[in-house]
Amino acid sequence: MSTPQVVVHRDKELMAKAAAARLITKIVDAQSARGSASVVLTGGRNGNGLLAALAEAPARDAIDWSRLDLWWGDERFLPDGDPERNYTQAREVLLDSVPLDPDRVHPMAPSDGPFGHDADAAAEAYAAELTAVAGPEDHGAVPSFDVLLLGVGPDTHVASLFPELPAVYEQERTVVGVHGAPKPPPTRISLTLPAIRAAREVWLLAAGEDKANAAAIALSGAGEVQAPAAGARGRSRTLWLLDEAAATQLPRDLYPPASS
Ligand SMILES: O=C(O)[C@H](O)[C@@H](O)[C@H](O)[C@H](O)COP(=O)(O)O
Repeated sequence: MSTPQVVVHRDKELMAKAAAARLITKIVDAQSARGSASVVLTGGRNGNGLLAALAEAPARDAIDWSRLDLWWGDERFLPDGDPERNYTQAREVLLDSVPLDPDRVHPMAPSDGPFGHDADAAAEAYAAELTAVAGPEDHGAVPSFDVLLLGVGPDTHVASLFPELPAVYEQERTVVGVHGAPKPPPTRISLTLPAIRAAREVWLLAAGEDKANAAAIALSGAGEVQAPAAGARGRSRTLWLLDEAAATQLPRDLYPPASS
């Protein structure tokens, strides 16, 4: 697993724009090298902030949207079209404005979909979808995502893996149902840490002083059960993208002075 790299930006707006520019380059390079790219999206303010910045980015259409595979790291288990679903919010800020191939966009099932209210069955189906596209060169039952995006909760949760809850202990399955999540809604679907760690690169987004403690804990050697963000590592890169407010509690030796 790769050692976390930390980049600090002046504020959350610049962090979102810089992360969007970084993602464009990564996707373009992957498409040039392998003909397509795969990105795992995340929910929350920072995840959606990045997508909104991507929608406005001058170089946005350097991406061949028809050759981009989109997956989700987690989903709030709500009816299709619910404004609180990560998929709904991603569509509003970006996906409905770019010419994606709908067959390459893989939302997690809603609670009024083919699995009804059974989040565990919906999770199993998503795991099967991932396995179906994993190739011999991939690590286990998920494709080698080029970039897996994660927001970070103030309690250090990532995706819907919350400290000390059952899902963070999962070492076999790649996708699980989450029940009793402390962040509403209580029922969710989430990739597990083994699935997250199959990604080539994992980028963690944290802005605001309410994330300073979480970033410091996760980057100071805490265990992944107590601090799930600490276990979110990419095979070749783990990148923490912070704003200055979220970096205030980091040891100074962990990062260079914030970019302007
Ligand atoms: O479904 C969700 O809510 C997200 O997937 C969750 O993991 C989010 O990324 C973090 O809670 C950070 O959210 P903020 O960026 O809004 O603080």
